[in-house]
Amino acid sequence: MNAITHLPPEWQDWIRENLARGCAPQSLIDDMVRNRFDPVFARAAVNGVMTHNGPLAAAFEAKPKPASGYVYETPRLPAGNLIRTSDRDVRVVTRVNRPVIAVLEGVLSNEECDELIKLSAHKMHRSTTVDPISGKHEVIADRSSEGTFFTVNADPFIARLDRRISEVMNCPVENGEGLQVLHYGTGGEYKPHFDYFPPEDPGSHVQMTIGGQRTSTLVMYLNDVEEGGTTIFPEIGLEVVPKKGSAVYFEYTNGQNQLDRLTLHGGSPVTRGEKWIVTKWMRQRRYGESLPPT
Ligand SMILES: O=C(O)CCC(=O)C(=O)O
Ligand SMILES: [Fe+2]
Repeated sequence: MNAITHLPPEWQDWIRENLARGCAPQSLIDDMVRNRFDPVFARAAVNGVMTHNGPLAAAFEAKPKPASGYVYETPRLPAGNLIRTSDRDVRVVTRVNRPVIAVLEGVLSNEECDELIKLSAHKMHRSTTVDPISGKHEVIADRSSEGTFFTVNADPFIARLDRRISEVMNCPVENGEGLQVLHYGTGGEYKPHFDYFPPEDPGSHVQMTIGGQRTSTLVMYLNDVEEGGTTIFPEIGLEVVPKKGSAVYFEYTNGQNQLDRLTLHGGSPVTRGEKWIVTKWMRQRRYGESLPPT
């Protein structure tokens, strides 16, 4: 069945009431998506109710879903079956061209996975998401995981990973955000979302003041998950099963600043065991200071 792309009046009231109760805008968007609303439309509808007073005009009447028009350029990810980095060969297992996604094997060694978990376990905090309205990082019920960050080039171990990852993603180390480790317990999940900052969200410009838009993501798996916990791409029906040391790469911003909505993705619920990942997000420009490790 097609996604819903018009906003019935009762849903306008529902959005207003829930915003008035103090619900996070993202949780309303996710509820709407669960009720078969198109994700991009749901986001625009919630933003629309936030910014309009009174009844919504024809802005939310049924409109055919426009073709995204995203132009696929040569992928940033290097071509070939093997990506040779300065200290490790990474195997390409699967490539998807639209959207650009690749499953990679051997990005991290078993020892590096264990070390990252060990370094993170004692400093985990409940994960936050960027609030679409305010641009602030907020705890959101639909992201049931805990996380921690490592500043770029924080120490020689992290610097070595940052360098390898930048070679795999074919982006300068300086454009990267700090590695983010996430832990999901049984039942933990991350509902479908975009990693880029949606331009229609008032909070996005705050996020983009340094480094610009995000361009690409590398999610690396630090353990094998007993059951569930796949990385899902609902728009194309793809599920990547976590495998220790492997990763899923995807890119979504091209040279014309277009954004690829087909990269909607999430972490499906972990149904048995736990899941550890480390994520790298790249920006269009230099994001932060990345001094050489001391
Ligand atoms: O848990 C996953 O597999 C996906 C994680 C994710 O989407 C992210 O870190 O941005
Ligand atoms: Fe993500």
